[in-house]
Amino acid sequence: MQLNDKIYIAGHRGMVGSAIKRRLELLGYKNIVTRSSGELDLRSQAEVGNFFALEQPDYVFLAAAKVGGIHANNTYRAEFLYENLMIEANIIHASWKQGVKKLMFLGSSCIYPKMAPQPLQESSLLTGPLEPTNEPYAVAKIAGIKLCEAYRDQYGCNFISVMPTNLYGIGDNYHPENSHVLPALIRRFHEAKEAGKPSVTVWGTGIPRREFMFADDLADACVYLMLHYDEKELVNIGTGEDLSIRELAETVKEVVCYEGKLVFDPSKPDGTPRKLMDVSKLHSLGWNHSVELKDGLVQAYADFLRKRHLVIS
Ligand SMILES: NC(=O)C1=CN([C@@H]2O[C@H](COP(=O)(O)OP(=O)(O)OC[C@H]3O[C@@H](n4cnc5c(N)ncnc54)[C@H](OP(=O)(O)O)[C@@H]3O)[C@@H](O)[C@H]2O)C=CC1
Ligand SMILES: C[C@H]1O[C@H](OP(=O)(O)OP(=O)(O)OC[C@H]2O[C@@H](n3cnc4c(=O)[nH]c(N)nc43)[C@H](O)[C@@H]2O)[C@@H](O)[C@@H](O)C1=O
Repeated sequence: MQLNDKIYIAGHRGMVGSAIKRRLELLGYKNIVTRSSGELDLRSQAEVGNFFALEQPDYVFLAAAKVGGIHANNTYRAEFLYENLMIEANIIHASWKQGVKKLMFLGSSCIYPKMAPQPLQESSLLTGPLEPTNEPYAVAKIAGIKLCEAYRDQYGCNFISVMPTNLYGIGDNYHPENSHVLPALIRRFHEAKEAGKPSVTVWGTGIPRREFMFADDLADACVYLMLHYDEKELVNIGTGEDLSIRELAETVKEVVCYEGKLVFDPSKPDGTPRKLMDVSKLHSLGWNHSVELKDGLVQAYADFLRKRHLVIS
């Protein structure tokens, strides 16, 4: 990937896409193509086909998707399956048709079976039943992986798939119900502190374990793999470190300086008991994360404070 090559970032206004754009710009890439969902609806095969024929990008980062936390995944099951299938199929097919040199597809750790051995190895794909709350999203993401593999097998396309762990960072979604746990807790603790509330409710039992990666670290890994990895097999992207939701809540509470209590609501779903990535392949390829959770949380909270008039509606 040369500095003047044309690079299309699908989803450049999202948390991950914007981090990839920042990283590429920092490295000196000068020919980045973007479209918002208002300008180009990636669910439309015709619009995507016309866009690729017009722009003819050399490289594609596929970071556009319908994204959300456990509640959104479980509630908007049809949209999570349909929209993600359409977005991936349209972009991957158009990339083949227009001769894109290389494409990176972003999946998710939720593609692995609910009870797969921990840490999650790339070889666990399709070895057992999925977590029911995010099965539609996971099925769409698995279809994306299989599309990349099929276009590679049949047409020799250099399409690679990476599986990020749970992410957080600059430009996260702070919706009270539809967001992921980490931004949800930043907002809830902050609002409880402002309102002087004596307790904050955390969904589920607090027992599930999750791994969290700062989105700018993920972006660095994506650009690194775009430059250095050309194989068919997936690559997990994570830190290799996890903690319980209770421990996460205690850490967010400390960063936000909230002094009340935690209350758990077991009527809300826990989801997968544990999602810890095996990152030995990523490490063997020469990449390691650099932002630790506490430091990333401080940056994320600062970003929330800067933008809260925009994110809180
Ligand atoms: N966040 C996380 O914890 C994780 C995310 N991932 C994956 O990383 C990728 C990016 O996620 P993230 O940045 O968090 O998500 P965001 O919701 O922040 O961003 C998603 C982007 O996709 C774009 N998009 C959605 N639907 C359409 C559409 N129909 N047409 C055009 N653009 C569309 C949006 O564009 P616009 O802003 O213009 O509307 C938005 O900028 C996804 O593939 C996700 O599955 C993987 C693991 C964990
Ligand atoms: C990235 C990943 O994101 C989703 O899966 P998930 O890992 O379960 O993500 P989550 O962040 O929403 O929850 C993590 C844990 O945290 C608990 N939890 C506590 N309190 C809140 C809370 O206030 N909000 C949320 N969302 N969860 C909470 C919650 O009950 C659960 O035990 C997938 O659907 C899938 O889309 C996917 O790929």
